[in-house]
Amino acid sequence: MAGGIKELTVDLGERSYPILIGPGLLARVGSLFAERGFAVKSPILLITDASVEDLYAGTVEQSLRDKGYTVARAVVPSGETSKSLTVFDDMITACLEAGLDRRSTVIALGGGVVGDLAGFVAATYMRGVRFVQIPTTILAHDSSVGGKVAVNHRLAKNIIGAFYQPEFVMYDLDTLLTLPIREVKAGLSEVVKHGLIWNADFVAWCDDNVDKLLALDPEALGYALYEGCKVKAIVVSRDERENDLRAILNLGHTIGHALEAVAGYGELLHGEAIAIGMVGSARLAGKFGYDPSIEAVTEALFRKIGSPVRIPGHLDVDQIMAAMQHDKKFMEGQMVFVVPTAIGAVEIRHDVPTAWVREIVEGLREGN
Ligand SMILES: NC(=O)c1ccc[n+]([C@@H]2O[C@H](COP(=O)([O-])OP(=O)(O)OC[C@H]3O[C@@H](n4cnc5c(N)ncnc54)[C@H](O)[C@@H]3O)[C@@H](O)[C@H]2O)c1
Ligand SMILES: O=C(O)C(=O)C[C@@H](O)[C@H](O)[C@H](O)COP(=O)(O)O
Ligand SMILES: [Zn+2]
Repeated sequence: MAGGIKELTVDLGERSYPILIGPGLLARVGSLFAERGFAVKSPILLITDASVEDLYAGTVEQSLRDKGYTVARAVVPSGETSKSLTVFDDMITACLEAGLDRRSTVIALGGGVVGDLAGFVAATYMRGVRFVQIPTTILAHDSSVGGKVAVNHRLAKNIIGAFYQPEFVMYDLDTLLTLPIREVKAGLSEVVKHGLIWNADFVAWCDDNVDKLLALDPEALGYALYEGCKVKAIVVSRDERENDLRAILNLGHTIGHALEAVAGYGELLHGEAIAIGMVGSARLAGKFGYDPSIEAVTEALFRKIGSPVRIPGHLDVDQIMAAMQHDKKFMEGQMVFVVPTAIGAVEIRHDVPTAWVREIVEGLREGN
């Protein structure tokens, strides 16, 4: 594609799909639908949230209508609490009211919350309709790629879900310019994660370019998101359903997801929780005898970004330990952790002593 648009592919045979990254894409959604043969006679449901609606829903809908499509809009409250069965039910009602049929498409326009929710709607409505991701947060470079879709349960993150791939991902970098700074910082956690698991040079680049990234410098942001999506696309292409390799994308999430659930969804942003979790995993690396500088480098980078690196002191350690038992990697009574072995490399450990994890959680609590 022309116009400074970069393209990556998630290689899944017949279900392969492109990730388009660049400026000015929202206004091209309709053309892309037409080029890709999306049915004109079947209505589309655009799912978005209250903040994104005002900013970007109109452009996307107009672009689709210009090509003859019928689009209905469903708006959910902004934030993590919308990843619930209640809101899911509202979205199924919206599908029915808009008259979606088996050739219809659900579009997710927003961050990871909207993407995960809308994807689960697309996966389940009539046992599956077409699905397109239009991410609008930095964090959503991760969530829009790879087909993990889900809603939360009070006790566990993402515990009700499916693997359901989109047909394309259209990442309009212009939309990121309206992000609040807290969301920018939180989104950078997953960017850094992709470096920490795969590419030491990219971690060094992130470290050198924190100021530019925080200032939403278009060139730096475009590069960082392309590199992040590239790692994600490679990993998902090799192991779509997390039989082995894909678990590395979960670096920092064993602790992070537990913190989100225990704090109450939305208190700690996902990116904030996993920044803390990644510091915890780096500390675990030290326990296994890997270079202690892994923890220092990881923590220093998150501090430079301005992400939290300590567990809020009011969270209860027993509750955090209990919540970790609902992690999807937990198996046969054993916690499973993604552990860095160096900057840019990780291994999956099934032999982590619970006592070590408790010690790390206690040690990372504010005030300790
Ligand atoms: N499926 C996956 O593989 C995957 C990967 C990573 C994270 N996730 C999930 O993603 C979720 C977090 O996603 P998120 O951080 O994008 O949160 P989010 O979707 O809640 O978006 C963050 C906030 O920014 C606002 N917003 C979104 N785009 C905006 C824009 N362009 N301008 C101004 N405001 C904007 C939203 O209204 C919201 O308040 C979590 O639920 C997490 O579990 C899923
Ligand atoms: O795509 C993956 O695989 C990931 O683990 C990416 C994570 O960043 C993301 O938060 C994912 O939703 C977590 O998956 P879960 O299986 O632990 O719920
Ligand atoms: Zn994540």
